[in-house]
Amino acid sequence: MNSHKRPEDDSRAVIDLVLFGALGDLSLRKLYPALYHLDREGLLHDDTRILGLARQELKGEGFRKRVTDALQIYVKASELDRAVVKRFTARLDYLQLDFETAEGYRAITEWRMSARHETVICPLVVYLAVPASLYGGICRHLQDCGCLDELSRVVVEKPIGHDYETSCEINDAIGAVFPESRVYRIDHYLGKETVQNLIALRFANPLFGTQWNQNHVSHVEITVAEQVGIEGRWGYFDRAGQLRDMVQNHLLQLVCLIAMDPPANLDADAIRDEKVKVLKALEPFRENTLGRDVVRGQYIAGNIEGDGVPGYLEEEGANLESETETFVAMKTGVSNWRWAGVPFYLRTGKRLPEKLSQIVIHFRQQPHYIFDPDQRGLATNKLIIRLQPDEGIALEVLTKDSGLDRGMRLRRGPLHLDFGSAFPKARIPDAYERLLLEVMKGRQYLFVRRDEIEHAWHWCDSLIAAWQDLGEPPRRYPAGSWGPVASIAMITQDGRSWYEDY
Ligand SMILES: NC(=O)C1=CN([C@@H]2O[C@H](COP(=O)(O)OP(=O)(O)OC[C@H]3O[C@@H](n4cnc5c(N)ncnc54)[C@H](OP(=O)(O)O)[C@@H]3O)[C@@H](O)[C@H]2O)C=CC1
Ligand SMILES: O=C1O[C@H](COP(=O)(O)O)[C@@H](O)[C@H](O)[C@H]1O
Repeated sequence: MNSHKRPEDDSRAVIDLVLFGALGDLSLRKLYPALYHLDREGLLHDDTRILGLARQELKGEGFRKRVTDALQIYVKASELDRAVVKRFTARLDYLQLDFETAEGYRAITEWRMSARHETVICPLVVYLAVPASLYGGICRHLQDCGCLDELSRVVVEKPIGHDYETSCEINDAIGAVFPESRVYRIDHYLGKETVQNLIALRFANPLFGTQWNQNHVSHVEITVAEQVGIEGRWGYFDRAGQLRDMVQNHLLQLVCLIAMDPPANLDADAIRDEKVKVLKALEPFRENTLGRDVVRGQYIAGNIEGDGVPGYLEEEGANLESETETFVAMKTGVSNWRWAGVPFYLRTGKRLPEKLSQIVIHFRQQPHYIFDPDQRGLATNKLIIRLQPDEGIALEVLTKDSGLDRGMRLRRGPLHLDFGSAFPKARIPDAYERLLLEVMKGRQYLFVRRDEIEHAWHWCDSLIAAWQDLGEPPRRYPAGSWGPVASIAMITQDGRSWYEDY
């Protein structure tokens, strides 16, 4: 395993990674490909080892074969290097375990000792790729069997709970074993390249730093559109809905990164303290404006890219009575000095025409307008931050239309930074690669602190309670459309429209 040793090897942390749920969807689709890429980039220490845990009876060889098969499916063929696959899979071992019974956990310590043939001194990273209902029990069993020490970390997936109360129960159970400084709560949006770029964009560029407030910004739009439906996850999704599945975590994290004040430095708590202030300042929904400011939708059968797709109630396992939302659009705001009076329009949905995640910052018009009155509506700047696909940042500016007969007509055009063409050699890593690397390094700034989760739940819970009081079913929208017509009306009633230069 020494062939890929590089001079900076010593800066990479050795860890023992113990992966609960090692044969689950997340592990196969996201975690092994991410770990493979880290290995390929030389970012896994030679001595880092991985133990997969699941309840299926399997030998180590069979497990390595399952992981190799997954890599063949989920890693691009052009990025699949046989030598790296061999090196990576050689790090893997497997242990059959029922996570709910204490017996068997001792085998984890035995594995650590046998894998190292000496006293274990590297940190143990426990990754819980299992339903959150198991988090507390697993942590307790790990503690009881003596696996943990003051270096051990735990990584947990979303969703943490179903509401504020259940999230507290889960966090209490984790917190009884691991201090907050060693809990890594994943929100994979925080690992996306352009999401991190928001911090660089806002705080490294004086041009934006000085304009980033209610004096200069008229409104903010965040769209997270998904083309996929619920992908066979009816059981989970129908209980959650799009608000809990996407807004409570990913969209609110984006709102935080857009709206937060500059942190004093890049330390995890400096950033997280500022994010919490935003969550605390989110405008509550009022009963009398709820119907106007929030739109819930559910997709019916339709067409996406020419192919017919079923409606939500026709998905496998569907309950025909379900009133769960697969789309939500809302107008909200952040009640503080920086953002007073600036609407934040959010929308996210499944089975929309394309996969698209973008943030658009709309700047105000100049205080005095001197050009063609017919073009007045054109005269604003927009900053478009594209998270996926085609990661990049564009600033829409106005210039003079060219041509002798055009006078001082204005023309809208982009100043465009397309990451793919500006940095052609740089592969944009998947969010999980970045997040796993940060866990290994013991850095928490891309992970969500307990109080962030709890404030986000508070806000969502109040909205869900208001929906329940209102008792209205979701509005239907055909798969392949941009959601219920009411979501367009929600923004046009303010004299604005969703940014449409897709
Ligand atoms: N999949 C995804 O894209 C995403 C997942 N997540 C979160 O990640 C976590 C894992 O999700 P996902 O991989 O989709 O779930 P899966 O159900 O596909 O995987 C969970 C795995 O845990 C195993 N497991 C469950 N209970 C036990 C037990 N008592 N003993 C031993 N093994 C057990 C299951 O084994 P068996 O197959 O034998 O039941 C399964 O292999 C969840 O918290 C989810 O919310 C978050 C974001 C995205
Ligand atoms: O967490 C989740 O995210 C995915 C969307 O993630 P993306 O990186 O593909 O944008 C979503 O489909 C899923 O329902 C949700 O649980």
